[in-house]
Amino acid sequence: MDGLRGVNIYLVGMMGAGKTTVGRILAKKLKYRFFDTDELIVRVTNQSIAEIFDREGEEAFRELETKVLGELSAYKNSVVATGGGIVTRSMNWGYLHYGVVVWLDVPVDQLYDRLRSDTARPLLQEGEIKSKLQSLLNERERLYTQADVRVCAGVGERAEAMATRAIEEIQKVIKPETGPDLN
Ligand SMILES: Nc1ncnc2c1ncn2[C@@H]1O[C@H](COP(=O)(O)OP(=O)(O)OP(=O)(O)O)[C@@H](O)[C@H]1O
Ligand SMILES: O=C(O)C1=C[C@@H](O)[C@@H](O)[C@H](O)C1
Ligand SMILES: [Mg+2]
Repeated sequence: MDGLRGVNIYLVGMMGAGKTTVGRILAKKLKYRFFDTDELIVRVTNQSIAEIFDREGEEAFRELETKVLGELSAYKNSVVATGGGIVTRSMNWGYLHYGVVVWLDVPVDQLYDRLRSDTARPLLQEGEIKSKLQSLLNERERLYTQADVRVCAGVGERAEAMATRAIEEIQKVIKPETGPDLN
């Protein structure tokens, strides 16, 4: 993976976009390590994300998220699935842009189908889920567009296919002379 010069691949996008699911597959395909900022936060705090939001508030969660992201920037050859809100802190972009940032862009209707019965995501527990997703997307879309690569989900497109397309799109933004041998 010389072309990527060992940098990490960061997956960003809305809750339910498939960052964790596609990220695992992508890491396997590239023979990269896989990390998930949400999972690492749960592991280091020994609390669920809902508990952290509940007991310490969203800002405390965001602090942890920045800390974990900073620590991951010391790693190489890793796929990192981030939390949906990681793009909202400008200092996080300093870390994200060490690597290649991939936006999994999934329509709200599909996100809603996946998350309609979700109980683990604190930001979706108040109000109507679909309008909450839409208003979060309205707030964040211009931030997600700062990604290096955008992978728009097709209708019913499986995670495996999205991972394959992510690799194709990453190849396009890597200079040919330094491009990774992804085949
Ligand atoms: N391409 C896909 N097609 C159908 N279902 C999917 C797809 N990708 C992910 N899912 C399902 O959608 C749900 C959310 O996926 P996942 O947890 O990977 O999203 P996420 O982007 O990591 O969300 P979060 O930001 O909350 O961590 C899971 O149940 C997962 O199995
Ligand atoms: O979109 C968000 O702000 C979040 C997404 C999840 O990945 C978690 O990081 C948490 O539930 C917050
Ligand atoms: Mg996730």
